Amino acid sequence: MDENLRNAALEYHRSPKPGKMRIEPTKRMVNQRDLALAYSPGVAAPCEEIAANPDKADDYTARGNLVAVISNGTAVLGLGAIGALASKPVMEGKAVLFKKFADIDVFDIEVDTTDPEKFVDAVALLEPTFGGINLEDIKAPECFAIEAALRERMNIPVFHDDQHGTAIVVAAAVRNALVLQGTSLAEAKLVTSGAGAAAMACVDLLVSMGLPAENVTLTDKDGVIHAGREGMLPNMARYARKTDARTLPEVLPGANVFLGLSAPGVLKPEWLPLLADKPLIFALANPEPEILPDVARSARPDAIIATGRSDYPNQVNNVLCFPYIFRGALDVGATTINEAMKVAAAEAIASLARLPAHESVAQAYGGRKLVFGPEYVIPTPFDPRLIAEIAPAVAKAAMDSGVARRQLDLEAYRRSLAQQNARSAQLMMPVFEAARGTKTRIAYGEGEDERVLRAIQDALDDGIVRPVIVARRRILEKRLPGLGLRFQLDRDVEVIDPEADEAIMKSLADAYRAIASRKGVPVPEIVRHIYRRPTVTAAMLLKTGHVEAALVGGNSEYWGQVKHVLRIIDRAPGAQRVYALSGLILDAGALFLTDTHMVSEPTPEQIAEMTMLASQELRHFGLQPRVALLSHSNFGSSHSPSARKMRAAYTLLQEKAPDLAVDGEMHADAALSQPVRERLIPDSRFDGPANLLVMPNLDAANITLTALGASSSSPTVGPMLMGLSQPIHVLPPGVTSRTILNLTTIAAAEAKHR
Ligand SMILES: NC(=O)C1=CN([C@@H]2O[C@H](COP(=O)(O)OP(=O)(O)OC[C@H]3O[C@@H](n4cnc5c(N)ncnc54)[C@H](OP(=O)(O)O)[C@@H]3O)[C@@H](O)[C@H]2O)C=CC1
Ligand SMILES: CC(=O)C(=O)O
Ligand SMILES: [Mg+2]
Repeated sequence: MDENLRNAALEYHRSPKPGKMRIEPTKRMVNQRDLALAYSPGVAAPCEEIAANPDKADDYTARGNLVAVISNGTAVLGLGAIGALASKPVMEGKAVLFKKFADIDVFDIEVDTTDPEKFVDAVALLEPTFGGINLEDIKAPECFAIEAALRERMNIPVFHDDQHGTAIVVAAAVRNALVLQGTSLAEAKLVTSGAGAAAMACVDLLVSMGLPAENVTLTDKDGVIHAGREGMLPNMARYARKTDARTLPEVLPGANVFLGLSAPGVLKPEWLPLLADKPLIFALANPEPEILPDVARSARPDAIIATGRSDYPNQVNNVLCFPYIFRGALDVGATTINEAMKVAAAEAIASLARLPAHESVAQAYGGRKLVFGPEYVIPTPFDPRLIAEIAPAVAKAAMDSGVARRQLDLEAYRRSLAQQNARSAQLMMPVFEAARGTKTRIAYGEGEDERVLRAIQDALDDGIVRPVIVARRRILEKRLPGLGLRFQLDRDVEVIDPEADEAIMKSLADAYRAIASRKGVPVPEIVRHIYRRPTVTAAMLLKTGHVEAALVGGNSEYWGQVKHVLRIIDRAPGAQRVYALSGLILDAGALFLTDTHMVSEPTPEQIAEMTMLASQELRHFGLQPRVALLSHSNFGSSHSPSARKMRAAYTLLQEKAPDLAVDGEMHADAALSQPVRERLIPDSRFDGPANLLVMPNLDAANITLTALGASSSSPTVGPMLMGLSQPIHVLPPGVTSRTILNLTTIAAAEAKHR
């Protein structure tokens, strides 16, 4: 590790608070009643229920979602036996990964003993606390006996991650890489460096999947594991070769797969020519691999190379497995993790790598093109689809093999996991349900944009859209193959090519001329607009009824695109202006703001109008609007013009929407905190925090949106245009594929509602 990374890692762990995690309550604890419920006397009620029926622990405690990551510090990564205390950063790290990738809560537990029996006793006694046990970084051979004893004694899943998590991921990657290299598992020859916890489990799983045991040669610190070697464990004896070879280079000739799960630098570049054609070089020791990828690549350009690290392609690491295998196991209340569940996980991981990579993954990996091939044999850890692919496969295997205490509707389960993996998805769920299967015809102005194309693939998968893209075919033909998307042009996606589709372009131009010539667009500009401004083309496709909704912009300045839209698409009947609503998904929940993009100094009437339109949008998200009219003034404390404006809007809203839970004018803290609000007025018109903040002007709304977005890195929804007669939205520059998918879904739901 270079000095910069080392210093950065130390700083990361030290500040702002030491370590990587903390515990947070999930229940309110602000007054005497909360205390009486959470603790004595109320807490006696769930205690008595659980005493009468132990299964109730899943209903009344966090146990069902709580896993122990437990180590004795005897084989910490490739750092060796550095002890229980020094292993704590790794165990905290695993805890964070469980939480981040699968929302599983973890206590990390470091047990200070190298005595397997004491260790087993300590862990077995913890069964009442946990829904599952993840054993970590315990060295071979003790790990085998420890795991076996705990599986025997405990009635919850016990899983030694370094053995089985690693084996599952390695099996998936080896299988995919062999396909690419044109070798089958049945004919592959594999040599290991390492015959410890990870290596033995990998070899056993690959053999159970079709690798002949006689094609495996194990090596460890003492060289080749050969027939007759002293001190061999029974699980190694199965692979002990009758051979005179004693060192790693002696057994490398003709090997298709090198599998390193041992120590840094043990594979020398000068040995690499010994390997078979098109080999797999999996150097998986952490943090330093058996050989560095660049070195291996120079010696063997025909190899597929993998490491355990995130800074090289093909990260083969058990993080791809443990969060999700536990998610599936916990959700069906599995009593164990069995072979069927492991094979199901391996197959799900292998299949996912063959699908086109998710756009958010491409972003996390610096825009690298991730298409199934030698540099992408396995999904990346930031792939948000992992949870929805692996956990249901594991849950199904548990149910089919009879170890599940609960049966799940697997399709509904898969959908709920897919939706949980993006926080915005939870908010989007009702809109998504409204749009799914509608196959709405939506025009996309920027049809050559990679983010648009990826969003279209996702929307097609859920039957949301029949897309019509404005794009030049010659560009698409160059760009699409590199993206690995599954849709086909003309079959799944209609293309309007301004350079080639003369008939439709001419009819759009004629229709546009009739509109634009009366809206101040100089005649010479009209033809240029329709052919050169994809926003105009897409808006005209909507105007002329070729599509039911449109999304435009995304690559240029927002208001420039809005100007084109407003020229073409009429306001809704009776609407005074067009407004924008934007949502943020904060930890505390969804928060919407208006008007974030359109009217700089709205009048009281316009504020009332935007409030009613925005409230209607919130209802489409399944939310009951709780609306705060914001100001520098609190309920009459100031008489400045802007405070009076918000008070006037409040009065209008009481007349026009008497049932709307709206209050104001008030400060933002009063809007977001009921106790603060109650100190100011006893009879607020809504309870809890507001979920719609109506701002006195554009500056306030837009600044609040961008400040909150930047400081919380919250996903955003919108901006959604309100007050138009047809569904059309303008994408801001920098928009992500996820936001385009969300706006696609919103536009499809709007088209259905009209
Ligand atoms: N990428 C991933 O997801 C994972 C990677 N790993 C990595 O694999 C390695 C082993 O972990 P694990 O199996 O848990 O540990 P173990 O202690 O159980 O096994 C280590 C194995 O490596 C062998 N070994 C150690 N040094 C050398 C050497 N210089 N030359 C050849 N063999 C050697 C040991 O041989 P002996 O018994 O003779 O000492 C033993 O067989 C670690 O680097 C770890 O980080 C582990 C799990 C997951
Ligand atoms: C990844 C992991 O678990 C290890 O290297 O030990
Ligand atoms: Mg480990």
